[in-house]
Amino acid sequence: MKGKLITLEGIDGSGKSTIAKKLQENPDICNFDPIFTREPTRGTLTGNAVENAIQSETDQLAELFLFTADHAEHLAKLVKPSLEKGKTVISDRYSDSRYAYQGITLKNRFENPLEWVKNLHSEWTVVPDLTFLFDIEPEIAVDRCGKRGEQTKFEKIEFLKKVRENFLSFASDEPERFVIIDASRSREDIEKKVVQKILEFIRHD
Ligand SMILES: Nc1ncnc2c1ncn2[C@@H]1O[C@H](COP(=O)(O)OP(=O)(O)OP(=O)(O)O)[C@@H](O)[C@H]1O
Ligand SMILES: Cc1cn([C@H]2C[C@H](O)[C@@H](COP(=O)(O)O)O2)c(=O)[nH]c1=O
Repeated sequence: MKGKLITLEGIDGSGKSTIAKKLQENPDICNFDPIFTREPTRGTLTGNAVENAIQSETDQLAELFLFTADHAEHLAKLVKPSLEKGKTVISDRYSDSRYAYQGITLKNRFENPLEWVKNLHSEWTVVPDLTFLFDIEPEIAVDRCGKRGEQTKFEKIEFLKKVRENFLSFASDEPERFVIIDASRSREDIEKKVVQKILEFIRHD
């Protein structure tokens, strides 16, 4: 595959979508005409199923399969065809979210849920070329989300602490893929750092 896949990851409220939006408006980024996308996908059969699942008490294993089905659909319909055309794809959340979140939600179902979820993907997913980890204390992220956070089941401090640990362990295992962003900084600082890294990455290639 000729194009490059860049992902934005981090706990709920870490500021990924805010920066994804800023990237879409940034002239240096727009210059190479990337495809912006996200997981869960929006307005698709699988994305709608995920949306319903995360707003209810769905079985955690069923939820994993819905997220994974959405990933398969996302790969088949958008990510792979775009990469094959040589496009850069920038995704707000991707498979590391599954490893980090479902690696925790499934802790009572498997001896090593993280490995189980990774193995489920290993034969068919596309591993990102570059991943930004928006790292932040869950207390700050939840506070930023305010009332919005009170409505979703994942936006709980104790849960997000474990998810954050998972993300940090991925970054430490694959330092060549991950760039850790201090997401407690201002939007402007973060945008500058992310844009600079993306441009370095694209030009270096
Ligand atoms: N650097 C920042 N400083 C202060 N507030 C911020 C910053 N970045 C984002 N916010 C605010 O924090 C809240 C969460 O941001 P955002 O929706 O971008 O996070 P997210 O990581 O995409 O969350 P989720 O994964 O839950 O969708 C929003 O109200 C946003 O305006
Ligand atoms: C892709 C993915 C997401 N999640 C969680 C993370 C969030 O709490 C919600 C929805 O994501 P959004 O960015 O807030 O819209 O779902 C997950 O648990 N597993 C995943 O694979």
